[in-house]
Amino acid sequence: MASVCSLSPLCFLSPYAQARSNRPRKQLTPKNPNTKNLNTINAPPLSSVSGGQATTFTRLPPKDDFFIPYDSSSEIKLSDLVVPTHKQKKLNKPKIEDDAEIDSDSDEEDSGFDYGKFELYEVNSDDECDDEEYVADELGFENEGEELELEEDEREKEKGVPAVMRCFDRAKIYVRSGDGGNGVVAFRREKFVPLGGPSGGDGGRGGNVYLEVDSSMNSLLPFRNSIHFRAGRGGHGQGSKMNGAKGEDVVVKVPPGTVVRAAGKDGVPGDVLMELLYPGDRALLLPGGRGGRGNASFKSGTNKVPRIAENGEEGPEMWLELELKLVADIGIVGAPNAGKSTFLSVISAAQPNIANYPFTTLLPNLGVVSFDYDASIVVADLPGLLEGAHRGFGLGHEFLRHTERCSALVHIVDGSSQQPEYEYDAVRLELEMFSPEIAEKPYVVAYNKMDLPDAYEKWESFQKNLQLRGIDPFCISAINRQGTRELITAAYELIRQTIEDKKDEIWREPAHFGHVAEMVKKQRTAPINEFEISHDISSNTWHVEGAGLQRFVQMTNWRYMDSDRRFQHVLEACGVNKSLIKRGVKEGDTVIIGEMEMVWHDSPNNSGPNRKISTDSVKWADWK
Ligand SMILES: Nc1nc2c(ncn2[C@@H]2O[C@H](COP(=O)(O)OP(=O)(O)OP(=O)(O)O)[C@@H](O)[C@H]2O)c(=O)[nH]1
Ligand SMILES: [Mg+2]
Repeated sequence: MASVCSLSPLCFLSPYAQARSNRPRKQLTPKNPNTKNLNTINAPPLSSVSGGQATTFTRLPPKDDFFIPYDSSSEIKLSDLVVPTHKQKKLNKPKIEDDAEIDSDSDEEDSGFDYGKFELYEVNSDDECDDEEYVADELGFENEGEELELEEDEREKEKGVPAVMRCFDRAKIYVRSGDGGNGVVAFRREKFVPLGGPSGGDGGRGGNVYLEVDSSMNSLLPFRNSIHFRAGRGGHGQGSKMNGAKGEDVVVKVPPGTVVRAAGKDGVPGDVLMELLYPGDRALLLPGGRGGRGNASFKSGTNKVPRIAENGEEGPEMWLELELKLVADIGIVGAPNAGKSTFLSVISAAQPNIANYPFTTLLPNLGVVSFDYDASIVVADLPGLLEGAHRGFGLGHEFLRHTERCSALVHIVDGSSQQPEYEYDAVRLELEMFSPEIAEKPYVVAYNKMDLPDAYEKWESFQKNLQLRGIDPFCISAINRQGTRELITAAYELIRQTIEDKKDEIWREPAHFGHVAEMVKKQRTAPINEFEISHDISSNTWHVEGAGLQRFVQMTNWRYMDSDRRFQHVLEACGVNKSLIKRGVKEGDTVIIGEMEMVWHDSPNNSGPNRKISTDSVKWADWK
């Protein structure tokens, strides 16, 4: 009895792969004229994914435009700082008296701010359709249907988040390694060299797909514009035993801290394939297909004139989901406009945007801080946190998960705000609500803007308040660089041991990224005699499935004479014919192996087991 064992399908078979497997099959003996239709089935379009449109987005208006007068009787909420939207502004307009309206208009002109471009920041937009379309477009989903299946709360989260931020730390890309080049049939013909023999060269190997960490990148934004990465195909073999050239490799550059997943389905995230954390990390993801052998490679003692050559092996493909989690040692958190970016700019060479209004920072900034004693740490400045951030309100939530890898936090409090203690508590609460793990990280508190009289006056009460809770806050003036050195040194002290441990870890255990490529190679070497047969009684169709067999079918080049003979021989040798007969295959039944559809014929000369799969309809090349 033929060996029958279950084979696991390629775990990363993508929709595109499925589309390819639906291609019209080679039909050797059409059962009836109608079966020709099989050849005219159009494969679905390779992909409907577009890289997304570039989006114009502008800064928020100066803080003065939406300044809320301080009412000492009521508590101030951080969320009060939420910027009025274009629509809200419009709605408010009729209530404003004429003079005021003229003033506000002129303010708008003066500030040069175009509120028309500001719609992206709307949190409660009614314009659902636009938003959905926009999200589908920018996220680069394969089709809109897939995006529309997003959970309702997912959609809520996406609202009001500019596209540039949505794409900053997540991307979906398609990678495909190169197909191998085809081998050729050629014979040496040379004066004075009679019977030169076969000289067809092998095809070249397809290009590989690599993933590599590029330390100069700090976001996944480049994947907004290009999401398809295909390695080059191997060159075809040529006469005179010339082998084809190797296909060009493709190196996909990702920022440090990128988590790579196989693309998920139906909202279920795929498996994590690897984490590329440090500059220099490089992974061979998909090895290129093997080149097909030319007829020179088939020469043997019994067949000195082989008229056979193989197709190149198809390169594997997959969709990947990339997620960026910054690799920073210290994360700077705080309310909007607290001076986080200013602090980063004075302790490192980073030059983040700094301005006197909330949400100047829309994407995290990284800076490297060097200490005298030959040590350096990476510090991340995150967008400001608002009350309700843990529910996705504001911008900071999008980036809070970047603090997961930080060893410590620096919490900056705006001393000039109306209630610094309240601001401090609200941000702490947000951190706790978002993730208890983040809240448990060691942190230092810095009371900023001490140079301002407002802040200076409130410092003592703030300090006392925190000291009562066992926290000793620092006071700094980031803009004047006062107290900043002490602050970052204190933060460094918190994590010194962790950093040193981490360095040792990297030194001891070089990461191993080759497992995906190994899995691909393992599937390629699947034995040809491991297959599974299923029977569809209604259509009298037999499906023979096995990775080794399918690969063999794909690499068989039917243009050459000896291919059919070899194919039949392999089917006999690996037990396919025997198994089919045992299962009761009948004259005229359809047999499908890989992409090949055939018709079973009982041989007229022999009865019993001497049957074969006919390939009568193949048109052979004319050989002289
Ligand atoms: N007077 C004074 N102003 C400061 C100080 N630090 C920052 N600022 C000002 O505060 C404003 C906000 O500073 P940013 O560094 O952009 O604040 P941020 O916390 O990064 O703000 P977002 O990125 O919007 O969350 C800017 O106008 C700074 O010049 C300080 O120590 N003293
Ligand atoms: Mg900032």
